[in-house]
Amino acid sequence: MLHPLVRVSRLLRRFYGTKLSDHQAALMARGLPKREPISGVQDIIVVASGKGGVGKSTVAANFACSLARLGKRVGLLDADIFGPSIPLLMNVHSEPLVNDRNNLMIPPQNYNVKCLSMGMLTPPDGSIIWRGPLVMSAVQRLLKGAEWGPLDVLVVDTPPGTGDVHLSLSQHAPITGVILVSTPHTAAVQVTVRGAKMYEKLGVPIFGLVENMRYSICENCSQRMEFFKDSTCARSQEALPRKLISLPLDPHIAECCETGVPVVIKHPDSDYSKLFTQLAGDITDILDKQPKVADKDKATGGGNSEG
Ligand SMILES: Nc1ncnc2c1ncn2[C@@H]1O[C@H](COP(=O)(O)OP(=O)(O)OP(=O)(O)O)[C@@H](O)[C@H]1O
Repeated sequence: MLHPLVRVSRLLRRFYGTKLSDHQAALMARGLPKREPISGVQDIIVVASGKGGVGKSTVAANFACSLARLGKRVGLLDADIFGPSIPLLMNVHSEPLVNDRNNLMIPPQNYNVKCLSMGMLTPPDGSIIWRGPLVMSAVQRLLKGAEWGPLDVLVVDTPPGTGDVHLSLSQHAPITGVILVSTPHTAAVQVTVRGAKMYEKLGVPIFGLVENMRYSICENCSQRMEFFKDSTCARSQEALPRKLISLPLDPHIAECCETGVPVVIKHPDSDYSKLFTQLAGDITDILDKQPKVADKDKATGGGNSEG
Protein backbone atom coordinates (compact mmCIF):
# COMPACT_ATOMS: atom_id res chain seq x y z
CA MET A 1 0.00 0.00 0.00
CA LEU A 2 1.51 3.34 -1.11
CA HIS A 3 1.85 6.22 1.36
CA PRO A 4 -0.84 8.85 0.52
CA LEU A 5 1.84 11.54 -0.06
CA VAL A 6 3.60 9.31 -2.59
CA ARG A 7 0.26 8.69 -4.36
CA VAL A 8 -0.52 12.42 -4.54
CA SER A 9 2.98 13.27 -5.71
CA ARG A 10 2.72 10.64 -8.50
CA LEU A 11 -0.61 12.10 -9.59
CA LEU A 12 0.85 15.60 -9.64
CA ARG A 13 3.80 14.38 -11.67
CA ARG A 14 1.48 12.70 -14.17
CA PHE A 15 -0.52 15.93 -14.47
CA TYR A 16 2.53 18.21 -14.90
CA GLY A 17 4.50 15.64 -16.94
CA THR A 18 8.29 16.07 -17.15
CA LYS A 19 8.01 19.73 -16.09
CA LEU A 20 7.84 18.61 -12.46
CA SER A 21 10.78 16.95 -10.74
CA ASP A 22 10.18 14.23 -8.12
CA HIS A 23 11.33 16.73 -5.51
CA GLN A 24 8.86 19.43 -6.63
CA ALA A 25 6.06 16.90 -6.75
CA ALA A 26 6.87 15.76 -3.21
CA LEU A 27 6.83 19.38 -1.99
CA MET A 28 3.51 20.11 -3.64
CA ALA A 29 2.03 16.91 -2.25
CA ARG A 30 2.96 18.14 1.22
CA GLY A 31 1.09 21.36 0.50
CA LEU A 32 4.27 23.41 0.09
CA PRO A 33 4.43 25.99 -2.71
CA LYS A 34 6.45 25.36 -5.86
CA ARG A 35 9.92 26.91 -5.58
CA GLU A 36 10.39 29.48 -8.33
CA PRO A 37 13.92 30.28 -9.55
CA ILE A 38 15.15 33.86 -9.12
CA SER A 39 15.60 35.38 -12.55
CA GLY A 40 19.25 35.31 -13.66
CA VAL A 41 20.49 33.61 -10.47
CA GLN A 42 22.27 30.31 -10.92
CA ASP A 43 22.67 29.12 -7.32
CA ILE A 44 21.38 30.23 -3.93
CA ILE A 45 23.43 29.40 -0.85
CA VAL A 46 22.02 30.02 2.60
CA VAL A 47 24.29 30.69 5.58
CA ALA A 48 22.51 29.66 8.78
CA SER A 49 23.11 28.97 12.44
CA GLY A 50 21.07 28.06 15.48
CA LYS A 51 22.42 30.65 17.89
CA GLY A 52 23.03 34.34 17.37
CA GLY A 53 26.47 35.89 17.48
CA VAL A 54 28.38 32.81 16.30
CA GLY A 55 29.76 34.58 13.22
CA LYS A 56 27.16 33.86 10.55
CA SER A 57 27.21 37.32 8.96
CA THR A 58 31.01 37.43 9.16
CA VAL A 59 31.16 34.11 7.29
CA ALA A 60 28.47 35.16 4.76
CA ALA A 61 30.25 38.44 3.91
CA ASN A 62 33.74 36.94 3.63
CA PHE A 63 32.48 33.89 1.74
CA ALA A 64 30.69 36.17 -0.76
CA CYS A 65 33.83 38.29 -1.24
CA SER A 66 35.98 35.15 -1.63
CA LEU A 67 33.66 33.83 -4.34
CA ALA A 68 33.92 37.23 -6.08
CA ARG A 69 37.72 37.05 -5.82
CA LEU A 70 37.54 33.67 -7.59
CA GLY A 71 35.78 35.45 -10.47
CA LYS A 72 32.19 34.54 -9.65
CA ARG A 73 29.32 36.99 -10.05
CA VAL A 74 28.01 37.23 -6.51
CA GLY A 75 25.11 38.75 -4.58
CA LEU A 76 24.63 38.94 -0.83
CA LEU A 77 21.12 39.11 0.56
CA ASP A 78 20.73 39.99 4.23
CA ALA A 79 17.58 38.15 5.27
CA ASP A 80 18.01 39.13 8.91
CA ILE A 81 15.07 41.52 8.94
CA PHE A 82 15.31 42.51 12.63
CA GLY A 83 19.09 42.62 13.03
CA PRO A 84 20.66 43.38 9.64
CA SER A 85 24.45 43.57 9.78
CA ILE A 86 25.47 43.30 6.10
CA PRO A 87 25.35 47.11 5.49
CA LEU A 88 27.98 47.54 8.23
CA LEU A 89 30.12 44.53 7.24
CA MET A 90 30.11 45.41 3.53
CA ASN A 91 30.04 49.18 3.97
CA VAL A 92 26.92 49.62 1.85
CA HIS A 93 24.44 52.00 3.37
CA SER A 94 22.79 53.69 0.40
CA GLU A 95 19.18 53.00 -0.39
CA PRO A 96 18.90 50.88 -3.55
CA LEU A 97 17.77 52.65 -6.72
CA VAL A 98 14.62 51.37 -8.39
CA ASN A 99 14.52 50.52 -12.06
CA ASP A 100 11.61 52.57 -13.53
CA ARG A 101 11.07 50.01 -16.27
CA ASN A 102 10.31 46.97 -14.10
CA ASN A 103 10.01 48.50 -10.60
CA LEU A 104 12.78 46.21 -9.30
CA MET A 105 15.39 47.38 -6.77
CA ILE A 106 18.97 47.59 -8.03
CA PRO A 107 21.24 46.21 -5.28
CA PRO A 108 24.21 48.51 -4.54
CA GLN A 109 27.60 46.88 -5.05
CA ASN A 110 30.81 46.84 -3.03
CA TYR A 111 33.89 44.60 -3.28
CA ASN A 112 32.28 43.19 -6.48
CA VAL A 113 29.32 41.88 -4.49
CA LYS A 114 25.73 43.10 -5.02
CA CYS A 115 24.19 43.66 -1.58
CA LEU A 116 20.64 44.07 -0.36
CA SER A 117 19.41 44.36 3.21
CA MET A 118 16.45 45.61 5.18
CA GLY A 119 19.06 47.83 6.85
CA MET A 120 19.26 49.85 3.61
CA LEU A 121 15.51 50.40 3.55
CA THR A 122 14.99 51.51 7.14
CA PRO A 123 16.65 54.31 9.15
CA PRO A 124 19.60 53.00 11.26
CA ASP A 125 17.82 53.75 14.53
CA GLY A 126 14.38 52.58 13.36
CA SER A 127 13.11 49.44 15.06
CA ILE A 128 10.98 46.96 13.12
CA ILE A 129 8.01 45.45 14.94
CA TRP A 130 6.45 42.97 12.57
CA ARG A 131 4.63 39.68 12.81
CA GLY A 132 5.51 36.55 10.83
CA PRO A 133 3.56 37.16 7.60
CA LEU A 134 5.06 40.64 7.17
CA VAL A 135 8.56 39.29 7.77
CA MET A 136 7.94 36.60 5.17
CA SER A 137 6.72 39.12 2.61
CA ALA A 138 9.77 41.33 3.31
CA VAL A 139 12.04 38.36 2.54
CA GLN A 140 10.08 37.69 -0.64
CA ARG A 141 10.47 41.34 -1.65
CA LEU A 142 14.24 41.33 -1.09
CA LEU A 143 14.56 38.05 -2.94
CA LYS A 144 12.26 38.58 -5.89
CA GLY A 145 11.77 42.34 -5.98
CA ALA A 146 15.38 43.03 -6.96
CA GLU A 147 17.37 42.91 -10.17
CA TRP A 148 19.90 40.31 -8.95
CA GLY A 149 20.91 38.73 -12.23
CA PRO A 150 23.12 37.80 -13.82
CA LEU A 151 24.63 36.04 -10.81
CA ASP A 152 26.50 32.80 -10.37
CA VAL A 153 25.78 32.69 -6.64
CA LEU A 154 23.39 34.52 -4.34
CA VAL A 155 24.58 34.15 -0.72
CA VAL A 156 21.79 34.60 1.84
CA ASP A 157 22.65 35.59 5.41
CA THR A 158 19.82 34.50 7.73
CA PRO A 159 18.76 35.34 11.29
CA PRO A 160 19.58 32.80 14.02
CA GLY A 161 17.19 29.92 14.63
CA THR A 162 14.58 28.25 12.47
CA GLY A 163 11.86 30.89 12.28
CA ASP A 164 9.68 32.43 9.57
CA VAL A 165 12.58 33.64 7.43
CA HIS A 166 14.08 30.16 7.06
CA LEU A 167 10.71 28.62 6.30
CA SER A 168 9.83 31.32 3.79
CA LEU A 169 13.17 31.01 2.04
CA SER A 170 13.09 27.23 1.81
CA GLN A 171 9.50 27.19 0.62
CA HIS A 172 9.82 29.84 -2.08
CA ALA A 173 13.38 29.75 -3.36
CA PRO A 174 15.28 26.85 -4.92
CA ILE A 175 18.12 26.82 -2.39
CA THR A 176 21.11 24.92 -3.73
CA GLY A 177 22.55 24.27 -0.29
CA VAL A 178 23.11 25.48 3.25
CA ILE A 179 26.35 26.32 5.04
CA LEU A 180 25.93 26.03 8.80
CA VAL A 181 27.99 28.15 11.19
CA SER A 182 28.53 27.21 14.83
CA THR A 183 30.95 27.52 17.69
CA PRO A 184 31.65 24.26 19.56
CA HIS A 185 29.51 25.41 22.55
CA THR A 186 27.03 22.67 23.43
CA ALA A 187 24.15 25.19 23.47
CA ALA A 188 25.07 26.47 19.98
CA VAL A 189 25.53 22.95 18.60
CA GLN A 190 22.15 21.78 19.88
CA VAL A 191 20.19 24.52 18.11
CA THR A 192 22.30 24.23 14.97
CA VAL A 193 21.43 20.52 14.80
CA ARG A 194 17.75 21.48 15.07
CA GLY A 195 18.19 23.93 12.18
CA ALA A 196 19.94 21.29 10.07
CA LYS A 197 17.04 18.88 10.67
CA MET A 198 14.53 21.51 9.53
CA TYR A 199 16.40 22.04 6.25
CA GLU A 200 16.69 18.29 5.76
CA LYS A 201 12.93 17.91 6.26
CA LEU A 202 12.33 20.58 3.62
CA GLY A 203 14.60 18.74 1.21
CA VAL A 204 17.37 21.38 1.20
CA PRO A 205 20.91 19.92 1.02
CA ILE A 206 23.39 20.82 3.79
CA PHE A 207 26.87 21.48 2.36
CA GLY A 208 28.64 21.40 5.73
CA LEU A 209 29.78 23.34 8.74
CA VAL A 210 32.00 26.36 9.31
CA GLU A 211 33.30 25.93 12.84
CA ASN A 212 34.07 29.31 14.38
CA MET A 213 36.08 30.50 17.38
CA ARG A 214 37.24 27.06 18.51
CA TYR A 215 40.84 28.26 18.80
CA SER A 216 43.12 31.24 18.43
CA ILE A 217 46.66 31.64 17.09
CA CYS A 218 49.05 33.81 19.11
CA GLU A 219 50.42 36.57 16.88
CA ASN A 220 53.79 36.57 18.65
CA CYS A 221 54.66 32.90 19.01
CA SER A 222 52.13 31.28 16.58
CA GLN A 223 51.02 28.94 19.34
CA ARG A 224 47.51 27.56 18.96
CA MET A 225 45.22 28.03 21.97
CA GLU A 226 42.18 25.78 22.23
CA PHE A 227 39.09 27.17 23.99
CA PHE A 228 37.15 23.93 24.35
CA LYS A 229 37.82 20.49 25.80
CA ASP A 230 38.49 17.71 23.28
CA SER A 231 35.35 15.92 24.47
CA THR A 232 33.19 19.01 23.74
CA CYS A 233 34.66 19.32 20.23
CA ALA A 234 34.23 15.60 19.60
CA ARG A 235 30.57 15.77 20.65
CA SER A 236 30.00 18.78 18.39
CA GLN A 237 31.72 17.03 15.48
CA GLU A 238 29.58 13.96 15.94
CA ALA A 239 26.30 15.91 16.06
CA LEU A 240 26.96 18.35 13.20
CA PRO A 241 27.47 17.85 9.45
CA ARG A 242 30.96 17.55 7.99
CA LYS A 243 33.33 20.40 8.75
CA LEU A 244 34.28 22.60 5.79
CA ILE A 245 36.70 24.93 7.63
CA SER A 246 37.54 25.91 11.21
CA LEU A 247 38.05 29.66 11.70
CA PRO A 248 40.13 31.05 14.57
CA LEU A 249 38.98 33.75 16.95
CA ASP A 250 41.08 36.63 15.70
CA PRO A 251 41.22 40.34 16.50
CA HIS A 252 41.69 41.25 12.81
CA ILE A 253 38.46 39.46 11.89
CA ALA A 254 36.62 41.35 14.63
CA GLU A 255 38.16 44.68 13.63
CA CYS A 256 37.35 44.22 9.94
CA CYS A 257 33.69 43.65 10.82
CA GLU A 258 33.69 46.99 12.61
CA THR A 259 35.31 48.93 9.77
CA GLY A 260 33.26 47.57 6.88
CA VAL A 261 36.17 45.96 5.05
CA PRO A 262 35.89 42.15 5.08
CA VAL A 263 39.05 40.45 6.27
CA VAL A 264 39.56 38.69 2.91
CA ILE A 265 39.79 42.15 1.30
CA LYS A 266 41.89 43.84 4.00
CA HIS A 267 44.28 40.91 4.67
CA PRO A 268 44.01 38.73 1.54
CA ASP A 269 47.21 36.79 2.28
CA SER A 270 46.40 35.95 5.91
CA ASP A 271 45.79 32.39 7.05
CA TYR A 272 42.13 33.06 7.80
CA SER A 273 41.63 34.56 4.32
CA LYS A 274 43.12 31.38 2.89
CA LEU A 275 40.51 29.42 4.85
CA PHE A 276 37.75 31.50 3.26
CA THR A 277 39.30 30.94 -0.19
CA GLN A 278 39.34 27.22 0.54
CA LEU A 279 35.66 27.39 1.53
CA ALA A 280 34.78 29.28 -1.66
CA GLY A 281 36.77 26.77 -3.76
CA ASP A 282 35.13 23.73 -2.10
CA ILE A 283 31.63 25.13 -2.56
CA THR A 284 32.40 26.09 -6.18
CA ASP A 285 33.46 22.49 -6.80
CA ILE A 286 30.15 21.26 -5.37
CA LEU A 287 28.19 23.77 -7.48
CA ASP A 288 30.03 22.78 -10.65
CA LYS A 289 28.66 19.27 -10.20
CA GLN A 290 25.05 20.48 -9.78
CA PRO A 291 22.57 20.70 -12.69
CA LYS A 292 22.70 24.16 -14.31
CA VAL A 293 19.83 26.65 -14.06
CA ALA A 294 18.56 25.83 -17.54
CA ASP A 295 18.13 22.22 -16.41
CA LYS A 296 16.56 23.36 -13.14
CA ASP A 297 14.13 25.55 -15.14
CA LYS A 298 13.27 22.53 -17.22
CA ALA A 299 12.66 20.52 -14.06
CA THR A 300 10.47 23.13 -12.41
CA GLY A 301 8.87 24.57 -15.51
CA GLY A 302 9.77 27.90 -13.92
CA GLY A 303 10.72 31.45 -14.77
CA ASN A 304 10.78 34.27 -12.29
CA SER A 305 7.55 35.35 -10.72
CA GLU A 306 7.39 38.67 -8.95
CA GLY A 307 6.82 38.05 -5.25
N1 LIG B 1 36.43 34.39 13.99
C1 LIG B 1 36.15 35.53 14.61
N2 LIG B 1 37.13 36.23 15.26
C2 LIG B 1 36.84 37.39 15.91
N3 LIG B 1 35.64 37.95 15.95
C3 LIG B 1 34.63 37.29 15.31
C4 LIG B 1 34.84 36.08 14.61
N4 LIG B 1 33.66 35.70 14.06
C5 LIG B 1 32.76 36.63 14.42
N5 LIG B 1 33.35 37.59 15.17
C6 LIG B 1 32.71 38.75 15.80
O1 LIG B 1 31.59 38.29 16.56
C7 LIG B 1 30.51 39.20 16.47
C8 LIG B 1 29.29 38.45 15.93
O2 LIG B 1 29.55 38.05 14.61
P1 LIG B 1 28.41 38.04 13.51
O3 LIG B 1 27.64 39.30 13.52
O4 LIG B 1 29.04 37.59 12.24
O5 LIG B 1 27.51 36.86 14.12
P2 LIG B 1 26.05 36.41 13.70
O6 LIG B 1 25.97 34.96 14.01
O7 LIG B 1 25.75 36.83 12.32
O8 LIG B 1 25.19 37.28 14.70
P3 LIG B 1 23.60 37.55 14.61
O9 LIG B 1 22.98 36.27 14.97
O10 LIG B 1 23.40 38.60 15.65
O11 LIG B 1 23.28 37.99 13.23
C9 LIG B 1 30.95 40.32 15.54
O12 LIG B 1 31.38 41.40 16.31
C10 LIG B 1 32.15 39.74 14.78
O13 LIG B 1 33.09 40.71 14.50
